Amino acid sequence: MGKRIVVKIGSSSLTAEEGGLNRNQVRFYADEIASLHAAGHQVLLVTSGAIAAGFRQLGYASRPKLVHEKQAAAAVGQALLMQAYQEAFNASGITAAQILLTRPDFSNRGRSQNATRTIEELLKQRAVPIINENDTVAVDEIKFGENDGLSALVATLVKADGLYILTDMDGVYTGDPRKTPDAVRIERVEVLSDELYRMAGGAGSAVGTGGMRSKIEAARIAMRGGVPLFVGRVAESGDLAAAFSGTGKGTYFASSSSALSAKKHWVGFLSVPQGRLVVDDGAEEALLSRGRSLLPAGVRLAEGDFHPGDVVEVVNAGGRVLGRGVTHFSAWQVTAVAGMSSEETLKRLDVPRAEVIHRDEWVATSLAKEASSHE
Ligand SMILES: Nc1ncnc2c1ncn2[C@@H]1O[C@H](COP(=O)(O)OP(=O)(O)O)[C@@H](O)[C@H]1O
Ligand SMILES: N[C@@H](CCC(=O)OP(=O)(O)O)C(=O)O
Repeated sequence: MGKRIVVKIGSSSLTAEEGGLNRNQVRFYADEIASLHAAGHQVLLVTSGAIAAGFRQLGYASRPKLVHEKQAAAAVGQALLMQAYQEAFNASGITAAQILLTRPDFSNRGRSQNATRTIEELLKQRAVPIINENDTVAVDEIKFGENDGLSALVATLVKADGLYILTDMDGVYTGDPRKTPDAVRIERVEVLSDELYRMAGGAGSAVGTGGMRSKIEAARIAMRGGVPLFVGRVAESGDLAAAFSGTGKGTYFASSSSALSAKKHWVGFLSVPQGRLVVDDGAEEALLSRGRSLLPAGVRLAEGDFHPGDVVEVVNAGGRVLGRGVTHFSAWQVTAVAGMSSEETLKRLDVPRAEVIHRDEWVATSLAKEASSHE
C-alpha cells in the first residue's frame, strides 16, 4: 500500500553559497520524488531556499541577516523556487501546489484543520504540496527560521509514515565532520539524549541555518509524534528510494515508543506558551523522574499573564526548559501560593484542586540524560 511521506530539502542542497537557485538540483530532487510518487506513495515536500535563491537578485552580496531584508529576499526567492519546482514536476506530469505556513497555523486548531483539509485534498488529487515558512509575514518570536522543525510539525500533522530530512551531510556524526575529521556516523537512534544533542553542531554552510542541532530538535518532535525519520544525503539517482527502503546514506531515528497522544503533542510542541513557571529541584525531579503533578510547593515564581487552561512553560532555576503543561491556576494565583503546601493553597484560593499542572496535562520536552544507542 502507498505510504505518506514528508521530504525536507535544505537551502544548502538547492543553492550555492553565493546565492541563486541551482535549477539542476531542483530537477534532480523533483525526479527523485516523482519516482516515489509513481510507485503510489503520497509525497509532501518541505523546501527551504527562498532567501538563498532571492538575495542576489535584490542586490545583497551575501545572505542578509536583518529580518526585513530576509523577508524581502524570500519574497523574491519563493516565486523563483516555486517556478523551478512547477517546471520540474510538470516534466513528470505531477502538479505542484504551494503552501506557506507559520507557527500559528499549527497552534490554532481552526487554522491547522484548514491547512490539513487543503493538504488532504491535494494529496487525494495526486498533487505534491510544496511547503515553506511564510517568511514575509512571520515575525521573530514566531519564526521557525529553519525548516527542520516545520517539517516535523507537518509530518505529525498529516500523520506521515516517515520524514526524510535531506541535507549536505550523509547523516548525523559524533561531531561536525567539517571540524572533527575523526567523527563517525551514527547509523540508528532509538532514544534521543543530551549527549547526541551536544554532538550536533550548527550550520555548516553560509546558506544553511539550522545545522544538525535543529535536525535533532526536529527528530524529537517527529519521534514523539510517532513519525520515524531519516536525516541524510540524497545525491545520486535512486538515493531517495534507497532512503525510503531503509538503506539510505544517513541516520535513521526510530519513532518513539513513548509517542504522545494528539492532545499532549499539541501541548508539548504546537501550543504557544502564555507564561513560565520557575520550579525548584524537588519539583524538577517529581516532574521528570517520578511522573508526578506540579504542586505549588515546588513553584518559585510565575512569569507572564496566564489564565487557567493556558499552556505554560516550566523551567528550572538555571533556566533549563523542562517541559510544558496546562495550568489550572492563573498567574496571580500561582504567585500567591508559590512555595506553599497543598493544604495551605486550598485554604487561600478558591480552586478545586491543588495541582498547578496535573501530570495528565504535562509533557516533558527536555532530553533524557542517558546515552543514545548508536553504533
Ligand atoms: N554532528 C554533526 N553531524 C553532521 N553534520 C553536522 C554535525 N554538526 C553540525 N553539522 C553541520 O550541519 C550541516 C547541515 O545543516 P545545514 O547547514 O543547516 O543544512 P540544511 O540547509 O540542509 O538544513 C552540515 O553541513 C554540517 O557541517
Ligand atoms: N524559509 C527559509 C528557510 C531558511 C533556511 O535556510 O532553512 P534550512 O536550509 O532548512 O536550514 C527559506 O526558504 O529561505
